[in-house]
Amino acid sequence: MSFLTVENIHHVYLTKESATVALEDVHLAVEEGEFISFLGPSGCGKTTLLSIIAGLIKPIEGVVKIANKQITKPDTMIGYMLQQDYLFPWKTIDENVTLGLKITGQKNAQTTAATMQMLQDMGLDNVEKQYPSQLSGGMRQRAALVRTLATNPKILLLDEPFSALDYQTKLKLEDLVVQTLKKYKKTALLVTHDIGEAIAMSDRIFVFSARPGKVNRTYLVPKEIRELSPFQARQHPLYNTLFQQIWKEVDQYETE
Ligand SMILES: Nc1ncnc2c1ncn2[C@@H]1O[C@H](COP(=O)(O)OP(=O)(O)OP(=O)(O)O)[C@@H](O)[C@H]1O
Repeated sequence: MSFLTVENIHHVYLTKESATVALEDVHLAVEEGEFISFLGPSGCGKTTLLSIIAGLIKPIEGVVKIANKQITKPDTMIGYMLQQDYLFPWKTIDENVTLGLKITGQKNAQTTAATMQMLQDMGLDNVEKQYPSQLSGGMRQRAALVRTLATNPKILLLDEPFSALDYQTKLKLEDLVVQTLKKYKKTALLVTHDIGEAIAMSDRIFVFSARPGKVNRTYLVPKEIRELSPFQARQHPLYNTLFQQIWKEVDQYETE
């Protein structure tokens, strides 16, 4: 049995005026410790699927299981990180990153020390008493990552967490995220529009067809690329070959 299984997911958004079929017959399986990216045309249902896996949306049909447990509501096994950092502006960085521990009743000397160690690993120990407005966008996203990891989730759901950052900050953060998730042996699902980012960070890439979305094709990122950091991966010749293949496929859906 895989660590995460998504079986036969169908989802329709109903409004007074319309019914939008967002996902149809989605199946996937992810192993523990894998880094998976979701790529696909705008509106194909990637965020909807992530929200269903997070237990935030109940699908019309289908089942999500993580570590053999059916997900029907948010669960401490799952960490969610979005494009916006959602740090509380009136709390300092150390208060922000330990907030989840407090809310879930896990805050003690040991978990606080582990979280402070993560802040240090991310180069944020010198700003722990500062407020989010005093930090750059990249620093705020690093703090959001620490906050997400602090409660020790088994799986991280990352919805375009780098898309608002400038190119250089984004590449540095990609490296840091991959290193950190490997260190803590986390499973991760990343929604992105950036094919390069998906290749450079992932073990496998699921490409979705246009709405109603379903996983149309899975690409295994070659070992030669996976052994490199996301920054170095972009220099490898196999990176370009895979980029061209995926580009053609995604482009075909974008223009349909
Ligand atoms: N709350 C909602 N009510 C009605 N329709 C919705 C709602 N949320 C999403 N949709 C529709 O469902 C479809 C899938 O949306 P979703 O945001 O999951 O796609 P996406 O692949 O993540 O898009 P993008 O890449 O542009 O972020 C879209 O057509 C969207 O307009």
